[in-house]
Order: sequence, then structure tokens, then C-alpha cells
Amino acid sequence: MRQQAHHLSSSPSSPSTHSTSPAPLARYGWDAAFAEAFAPYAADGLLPGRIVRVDRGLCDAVVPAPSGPGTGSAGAAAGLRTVRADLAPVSDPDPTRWACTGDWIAYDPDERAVRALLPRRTAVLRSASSKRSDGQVLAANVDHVLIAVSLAAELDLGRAERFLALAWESGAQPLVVLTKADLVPDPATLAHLVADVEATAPGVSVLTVSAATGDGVDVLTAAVTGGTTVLLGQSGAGKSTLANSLLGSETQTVRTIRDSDGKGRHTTTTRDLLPLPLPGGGVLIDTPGLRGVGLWDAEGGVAQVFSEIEELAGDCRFHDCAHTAEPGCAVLAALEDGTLQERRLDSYRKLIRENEWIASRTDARLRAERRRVWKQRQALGKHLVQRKRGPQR
Ligand SMILES: Nc1nc2c(ncn2[C@@H]2O[C@H](COP(=O)(O)OP(=O)(O)OP(=O)(O)O)[C@@H](O)[C@H]2O)c(=O)[nH]1
Ligand SMILES: [Zn+2]
Repeated sequence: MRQQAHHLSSSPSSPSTHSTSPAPLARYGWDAAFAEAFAPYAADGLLPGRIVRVDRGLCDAVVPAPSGPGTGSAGAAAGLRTVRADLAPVSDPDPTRWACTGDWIAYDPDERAVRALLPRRTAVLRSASSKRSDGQVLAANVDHVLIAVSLAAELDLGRAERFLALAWESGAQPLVVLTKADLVPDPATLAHLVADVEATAPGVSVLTVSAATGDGVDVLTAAVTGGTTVLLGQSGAGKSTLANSLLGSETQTVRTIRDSDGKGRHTTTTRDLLPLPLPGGGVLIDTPGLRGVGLWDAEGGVAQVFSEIEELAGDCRFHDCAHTAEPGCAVLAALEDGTLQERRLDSYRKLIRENEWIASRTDARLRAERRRVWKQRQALGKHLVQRKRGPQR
């Protein structure tokens, strides 16, 4: 077992473990459904917690602190402490099941180990860089995927569609944020740009924000409060600036110095999951490598980005219509009468092809399993969205 001598003072095996309340975890997104999933572990004296960082077989996680004064630890909200935990008990041959930032866990304070991951509600996946086509989970239990698109350059709708496919595939709700709105001073021009993006993103809210003037930051803040948010977008899109706006004075990288390997070598680490300083709580996940992720097995996500094309396809005469030259093709008819743009259809085809290529290199059994989970999530997601906002339209 790895002995971690770190700066966190509270005793990990306090006898008052059973009296700790997970209520402070609500700031991190803990809710009744997670509590229900955790219930069997509570009886074993385990603690609920959330992974804020993963690092070579170990993770940092926030867990409830034993009640009493002075138990908060650096970087954790009141009533919580940050622990270093061993991930060995939850290792898995399937990389998509590896523990990642955002996972809810059952933490064993005696062993200082993660004994179980609670079932994920959503997961942001990307292809691993290795030759084997394995997916890798970059963030778990995400509620909002915030896609930053800069107004400083010409809108790249194809790129936005790619990020949207990835976002939908995760099971989270995408949200497009057009950044640097101060660079488009003419309201009519800005309205046109928003309309273009809205047409590209059915079912997605499109916000405009200027970090320079502060315009729109309040609306964005309201949209992410209480939930778990990740930021995606091209380099230079303004993600760091947005993160700083959301996190306020709480800096984006909380630095902690600890004795990392028991040999006296001090390392500086960053935390990937940070609490938002909002009355309603919420967290931002900003994991290195997450921001510019590539598409991976996002068939369902692609279908959702191009839902109007999928709907049209339902009216094609042949159910296996390829929308190329078939008689009675509703997609080609929409192209003809101008209701569907050629750019949009091209983009759809490109992402479908890309996805088919990735899928062909992926283990069929794992794929089928993920498809099943995705469908469940999608059904649940729709249900939750409807409960929160009332039926749409
Ligand atoms: N005018 C204006 N410039 C902005 C605004 N937000 C960000 N910028 C500028 O845009 C540039 C890129 O912003 P970043 O926040 O670093 O972009 P990023 O997406 O984090 O970039 P990467 O770290 O490369 O992924 C910086 O020079 C910012 O100062 C804004 O609201 N208005
Ligand atoms: Zn067709």
C-alpha cells in the first residue's frame, strides 16, 4: 500500500465516520439519486466522495469531513476534506471504466482506497491516442458541456457541430457560448450570428458573452449554477477567460504542495474539478486534454446534432436511403427547396463517415454495450430535462 504523507490533517479513520453528513457534497452535485446508489456502501462504513483529480493510480477526492470545528481542508468547501485515495480496487480492463475526474465514489477511510465507482450519469469520451481504438473517459457525471466559439474569427460551424456531437454523446446538455461579443458591436450582426449557430444546434441554447465588458456573464452563471460543467472549444476560443469569469477570485488552478511519493520530493499539482463560488453551488471540470477532444464513437451524438436531417430521412421512400440519388428522398427534396443547407448535409456526412471509421476499429461487444447505456441515458436525460423545464414546445 502506498503511504501518502500529505498536508491534510484530519484523521482518515476517525471513529465519528458514521456521523458524517454528505450534505456539504450537495455543492459538488450530490443528490438523492446518487445517495440511493451509495446507500449499500454506507452500511459498510464507507464515505461518499467525488474525484477531483486522477493521477497514476491514485486520485484526490472530496469527502465529508468528520463533524466538528476546524476540519475543512485547503481547496475543499466547508464540511469537506480532500483525501488521496488508491484506485487499485476499482481497476478495470476496459479503459472506459477507469476512474476519472467527476466520478462519485465509495471511499474506504481505513484503507485510503476507492472501493467502488457509483454508476455514471454521463461521461465525456475521447479516443485514446494509442493505435488501439479504445475510448477514454475524460470527465464523468457532467451536466452541461459548454462549447466556446469565438466571435473574433469567422464562425466555423463545422467545428461547432463536431463539438456538439461529442457533447450530446456524453449524455450532458450542450450549451454554446459565443465569446468575445464585444468584438461584434452591431446588435443586428450579433443577432444574425446567433441565429446561424442556433440553426446549427437544434435543442441547444446559444449565449453571447464578453469577458471584456462582463456582458452575458450573469446569464451564463445562472445556466451552470448547481451543476457540473465542462468547457470545450478550439484553442484561443476564450475558455480560460470564461473559466476565470465563472470561478471569480478562486483561481483556476489550486496549487497544493505535498510529499508525493514519501521520498521528500515536493510536487505541484493542479485540481481538475473546482467548486464554483455561487450560492447554488456547482463545479467546473477543466482537465488537461479535455478541451479540444476528438470525436469518438458518437453515432448517437451526431444524430442529435443533425436531428432535422434525421427527421427528414424518416420521410424518405426507402428506409435505407443514402440520400444521394434515390427517388422519393426527403433529404434531397429539402436541399432542393432550400430548407436544408448543402453545408449542413456535407458536415453531417463527414461526421457519419468519420464515426463509421472509428466504429470499425472498435470492439463490437463494447460498442453494443455502450450503445445500450447511451440509449438509457438519453431516455433518462430527456425525462430530466422535461422535469426541469417542462415539456418543450
Ligand atoms: N476582446 C475580447 N477578447 C477576449 C475575450 N475573452 C478572451 N479574449 C482573448 O482571447 C484570447 C484567448 O483567450 P483564452 O481564454 O486564453 O482562450 P482558450 O480557449 O483558453 O485558449 P487555449 O488555452 O489555447 O485553449 C486571449 O488573448 C484573451 O484575452 C473577450 O471577451 N473579449
Ligand atoms: Zn433520402
